[in-house]
Amino acid sequence: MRFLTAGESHGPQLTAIVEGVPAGLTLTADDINVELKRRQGGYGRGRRMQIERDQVQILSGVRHGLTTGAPITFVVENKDWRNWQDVMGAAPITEEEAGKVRRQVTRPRPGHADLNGAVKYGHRDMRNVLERSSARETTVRVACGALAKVLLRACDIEVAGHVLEIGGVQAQAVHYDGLADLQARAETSAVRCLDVSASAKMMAAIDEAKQAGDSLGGIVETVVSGVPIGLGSHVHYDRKLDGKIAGAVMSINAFKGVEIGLGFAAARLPGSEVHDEIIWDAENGYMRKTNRLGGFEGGMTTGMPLVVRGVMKPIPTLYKPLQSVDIETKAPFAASVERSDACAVPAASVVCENVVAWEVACALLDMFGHDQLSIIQAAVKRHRQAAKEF
Ligand SMILES: Cc1cc2nc3c(=O)[nH]c(=O)nc-3n(C[C@H](O)[C@H](O)[C@H](O)COP(=O)(O)O)c2cc1C
Ligand SMILES: C=C(O[C@@H]1CC(C(=O)O)=C[C@@H](OP(=O)(O)O)[C@H]1O)C(=O)O
Repeated sequence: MRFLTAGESHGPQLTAIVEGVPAGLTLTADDINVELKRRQGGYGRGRRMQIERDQVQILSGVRHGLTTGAPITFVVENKDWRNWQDVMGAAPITEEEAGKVRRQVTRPRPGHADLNGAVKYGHRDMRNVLERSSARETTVRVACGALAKVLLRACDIEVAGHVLEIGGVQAQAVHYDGLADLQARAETSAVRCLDVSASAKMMAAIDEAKQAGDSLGGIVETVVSGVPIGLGSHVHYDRKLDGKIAGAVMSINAFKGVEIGLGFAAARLPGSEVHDEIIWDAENGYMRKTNRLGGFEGGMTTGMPLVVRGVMKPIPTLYKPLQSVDIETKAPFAASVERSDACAVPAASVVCENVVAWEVACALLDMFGHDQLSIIQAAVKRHRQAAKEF
């Protein structure tokens, strides 16, 4: 499968076209909307999220609730568009009209794509950069991930996520019984954290940062269970699934690091405390005593749950202004802000789940076929049995 997204943060809509989805998958707008709603939520979001009510329109590739195998088009409207129509219109305008409507952005915001994108594409108005670099785009990336989740679920693979850390407040490890339990518990917390006492501290930290005109980042974790052995491949670098997942997570706006399993902690441990010993029994087939490597060896899945963590930097737009330079006058200025999220880590944990789901679903189809869901499901079932007896 592959997809392209298009659309600006304050334009009329975001669009994704997904190609290569197998035929015969039951897919409704509700399946997508559940994830869109989760992405909009979370403690620390700003005023924009009070304007938007993200709902998908499925405009192609699905008939009577079933995918046809044709490209699927997802559209999510920007409700805020009505406030930006004059600024964001596509039709040519005269210089005089431009003078009236254009809120030209000449002051690059530190931590954003503004200055680099302007220099690269030659834009004196950095709105041409910021509109597309905005994390608003993750709306339709999540729509694609939601589709991937439906496909994975049809093959008994589940994806869930939660928040491990915000602004230095770390969650204690909490036991959960499977991914449904993990997800249910995360949903009861406004910061999507399983540790109730850490949740409260995280919210307090967000309030404090907001009060101080500052912002916070954190760490999110995505877990995938029911993964068959052998998704991805060791034979070529660009087929290694851990590499693809790392790239997908790093591509989420504001993500600055990715870990799989022990991740960076592996650097400080001896091999005997990093590798996962192999066991076998007739009921479960090959298993590992531990899952320190987060479900990957050789770029392929081991059959153990995938454990992927991502680090999000603090939101760059601050009410406490950072210094920058006006590109017209070259004079220094302190950036002013109209609105911004103070912390989007809980929302980003949903984005992380969905981009991981997408990569796993693509690897699943690469291994088991792309055309008809029932054929893929049968192939997955056969493979699970064969791997057990191998
Ligand atoms: C869900 C989500 C919401 C975000 N909201 C904001 C925001 O309100 N204000 C802001 O300055 N950055 C926000 N960001 C981060 C910026 O989009 C990001 O830092 C910027 O595009 C620069 O990209 P980079 O940090 O990956 O280099 C958000 C990111 C995500 C994932
Ligand atoms: C719109 C979304 O997030 C936006 C991401 C974002 C940024 O710079 O990335 C900046 C803010 O946009 P605005 O300047 O319009 O308030 C966020 O609200 C969203 O997540 O749907």
